[in-house]
Parts: sequence; C-alpha cells; structure tokens
Amino acid sequence: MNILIAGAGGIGGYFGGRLMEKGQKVTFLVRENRKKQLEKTDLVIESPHGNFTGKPDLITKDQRDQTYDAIIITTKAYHLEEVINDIKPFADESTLILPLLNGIAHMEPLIEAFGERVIGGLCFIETTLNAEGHVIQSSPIHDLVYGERDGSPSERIMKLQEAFEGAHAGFTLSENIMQDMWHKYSFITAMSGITTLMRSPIGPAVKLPAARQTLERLLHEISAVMHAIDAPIAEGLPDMQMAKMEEMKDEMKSSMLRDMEKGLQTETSHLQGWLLGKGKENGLETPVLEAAFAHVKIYESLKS
Ligand SMILES: NC(=O)C1=CN([C@@H]2O[C@H](COP(=O)(O)OP(=O)(O)OC[C@H]3O[C@@H](n4cnc5c(N)ncnc54)[C@H](OP(=O)(O)O)[C@@H]3O)[C@@H](O)[C@H]2O)C=CC1
Ligand SMILES: CC(C)(CO)C(=O)C(=O)O
Repeated sequence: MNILIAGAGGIGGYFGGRLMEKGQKVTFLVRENRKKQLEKTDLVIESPHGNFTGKPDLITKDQRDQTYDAIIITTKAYHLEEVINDIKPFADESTLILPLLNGIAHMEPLIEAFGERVIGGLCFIETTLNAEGHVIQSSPIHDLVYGERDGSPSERIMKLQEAFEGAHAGFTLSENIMQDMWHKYSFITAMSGITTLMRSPIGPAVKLPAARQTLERLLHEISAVMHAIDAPIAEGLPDMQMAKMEEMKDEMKSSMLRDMEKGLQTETSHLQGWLLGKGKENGLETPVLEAAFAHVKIYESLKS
C-alpha cells in the first residue's frame, strides 16, 4: 500500500516515522520550509518508546508523481482548506482519506471534497517539533485509532490495517470510530480549554479544588452541547473524561498550550469555538467554554 502523509509535523512525523521504521512505504507531502529542514536533518523521532532516524521520501504539491492508496491528513485545522486542495491531485476514486485532526468540524468539508473515501480517525499522543524540527514525543501514549465511519470491516479498511500492522505505535482499528472521535473531541476541548485557561499542565488543573471545579463545569457544558446536537456520545462522559485526565502524568500539556507557549496560532475556533456556536444555536448557556474560548482568542489577537 502506498501511503501519503500530508504534513510532517508533530503527529505526521511521528506516525509516519513509525511506519517507515517498520518498512512501510510512506511519502510525506510537505511545504518548502519543512522540506529544506528534513533534507538537512532527516526525520528524527525522540521518544520514550525508542528513537528513530530515517531519510524520508518528500514531495511538494507541484510534484504530482502518482495517486496514493491512502492519504493521512496531519495538518492543523486552520490549514484544512489549503491541504484539501493540495491533496486532490494525489487522490483517485479509490484513495482512502484518513484525517487525524482533533475535533469534528473538519469532517464536513472533507466529505464534501472526497465523499465516501473519507474514513474516521484520531490520535492520542503528546508530540511537538523542537527548534531543529525533531519530533519530540513525551508521554506513554502513542495511539492512532481509525475505522470506517459506519464501522464495517470493509476490504479497504482491512488493507489499511495490514499496512499499519507491526508498526511500533498503538495503531487500532475501531468499529465505532465516530463515537471515538466525538469522545476525543470532548476530551481535547476540555483538556486544551483548562490547560490554556490555567496556563498549566493537567496535574494542577485536576488537583487544585477551584481549577477542578472549573474543569468539571466545562466537561458538563461540553456534554450538554453534544447531547443537544445528538452527537453519538456515551452516558456519563464527563466522569469518564475526568477519570482519564486523572490518570495522565501531571506534566502532560495539550498541544494548544504548547502552541501558545511557542507564540503560534491555535485551533480554538475549530475546537471550543465550533461547539460554543452549536450551544448558542440550541439556546444553551456555556460560560466556562465561552471563557476558555475568549481567553485564547485574546491571546491570538494580541500576539504579533
Ligand atoms: N501534537 C499533538 O500532541 C497532537 C495533535 N493532535 C492534532 O493533530 C493535528 C496536527 O497537530 P500537530 O502535528 O501538533 O501540528 P504541527 O503544526 O506540528 O504539524 C502540522 C504540519 O502540517 C504542515 N502543513 C500545513 N499545511 C500543509 C500543506 N498544505 N501541505 C503540507 N503540509 C502542511 C505544517 O507544515 P509547515 O511547517 O509547512 O507549516 C506542519 O509541519 C491537529 O489537529 C492537532 O490538534 C492530536 C493529538 C495530539
Ligand atoms: C491531549 C492530547 C495530547 C492527547 O492526544 C491532544 O490531543 C492534544 O494536546 O492535542
């Protein structure tokens, strides 16, 4: 199977590197700056699961070499429109499109562009690029979950499973990927909301009573909005998510907090903002979600 990975940043570099490590053919679609950097340094992963260095196959959007069996989208949400246009020439009528972005709002434009070729996906991992462009992966979790949107064990999803099998990361085929994606969306909206609002890793946010109460309220507001729009979420989701956050290392940060610390743009419009809009449309009060969103929007408006 020929796999194209659109983006070679934190998650694209990590999962793409793990596939390269097992000998799977992968090509990275990159833009000029990242191309130059990777040509100089190769793809370097530094991880508690073991380091890896390899020479990646790189292409840019104008080097239209062939179409691919699967394209994995690993850009930030604010680059979605651009990347949809850039990958079109690399997709044919049978190319699987696997997005790994956090959130849900990207599914609609992707399905509009690629229809039934779009499957579901998400990842649980803490990874970022350092100044040299090395992929720094820092927590015990390094999981990628994927599946047909209707949960079926289709021939094409089995082929993808074969390509992922044996790679040194938690590649898992799900029979309920849409629920998994909504659950991850609730988790990341709360986790990035609380860690950016408190400018703190998750440990203190879960342990200090005032912060914990804010987090509990946020989790309940998120679930209330998701219920109002008939998202396929499980009962008791706020408690499940709190338990998950309690299990995490105290030092664990969201990628949104890391982006703020680096002075970068964030995905708050895609995560908190989208859900806030759905809450308003349904007449729900979501004051903590609104404060979390406003806080990051102010940061974005003030940064140079
Ligand atoms: N980092 C993490 O720990 C986790 C992240 N996520 C989610 O994964 C997604 C990606 O995050 P992350 O990996 O951290 O982001 P990064 O910013 O590290 O990587 C994104 C990469 O996409 C590249 N890119 C953007 N547009 C294009 C394009 N048109 N063609 C080719 N490459 C492009 C960027 O390249 P360039 O250098 O050219 O700008 C960048 O290297 C987000 O939705 C995030 O929420 C999910 C779980 C964990
Ligand atoms: C919380 C975490 C690290 C889990 O994957 C994440 O998705 C993110 O920060 O973007």
